Amino acid sequence: MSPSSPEPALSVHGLSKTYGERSVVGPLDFALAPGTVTGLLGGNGAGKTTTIGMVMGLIEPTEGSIRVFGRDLLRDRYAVLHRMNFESPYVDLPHRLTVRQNLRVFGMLYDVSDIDAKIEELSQSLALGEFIDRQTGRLSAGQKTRVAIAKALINDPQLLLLDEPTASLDPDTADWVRARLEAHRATHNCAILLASHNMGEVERLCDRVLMLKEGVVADDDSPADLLARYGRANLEEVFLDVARGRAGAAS
Ligand SMILES: Nc1ncnc2c1ncn2[C@@H]1O[C@H](COP(=O)(O)OP(=O)(O)OP(=O)(O)O)[C@@H](O)[C@H]1O
Repeated sequence: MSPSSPEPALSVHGLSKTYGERSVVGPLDFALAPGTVTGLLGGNGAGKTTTIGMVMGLIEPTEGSIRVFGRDLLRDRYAVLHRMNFESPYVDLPHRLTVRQNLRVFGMLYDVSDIDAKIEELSQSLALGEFIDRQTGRLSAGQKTRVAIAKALINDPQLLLLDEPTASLDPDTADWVRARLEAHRATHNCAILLASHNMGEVERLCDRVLMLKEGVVADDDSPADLLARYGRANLEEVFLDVARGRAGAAS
């Protein structure tokens, strides 16, 4: 990294996960610049959730290092946890608490200064008002997703990890949730790592795409350069080329 380039929001080196004899991720090496959105693409089982799980601290890496704003996440996590957050369909919020109570708990965990004002702001921007005092376990899948995104934004993170954030949303809701994420990126110079199967979403949001295949990066470029290099009209076709082993030109 040159002296003038900003410190990466996230960098991973030699990151890998092995279950028994089977390597499912890595070794991975990549860095995310502040304020950029990077798509993590790959077929079922390619290693997206495992990668995000390791960065979130939910899955212990077999080898490698993870640095967030220059701090070693595995050794020094409390120095940076307040600057990051995540949304994942695999992590449920307590069912018996209301949405407001859940957001309050997370607001306290992250030491948010004016929790009520923050919850009100998130309630407005993610349209939670209708069910904010309902038990979280009684929400529909799409409502739960909006609550999970509110939880992910509660501490104004500068690094956000999103695992298929719009998978259970209808097209209209998905569209304004994407706009909300774009606004968050712009106002907080937030780096986002986004695992998604929605190629339209990736084309719209991402500056860069990491294509994972069998746990390793098979390609890494901007959406525009991937389209040009593979000679394709959309990312879905590029995805199929990578998945089926048709290499992009000039890679
Ligand atoms: N606890 C585990 N023990 C053994 N293998 C696992 C475990 N967790 C995940 N795997 C395997 O690791 C591989 C990567 O899984 P992962 O969930 O990261 O893929 P993914 O890219 O997120 O897939 P999808 O798009 O289907 O969500 C898969 O082959 C999966 O079966």
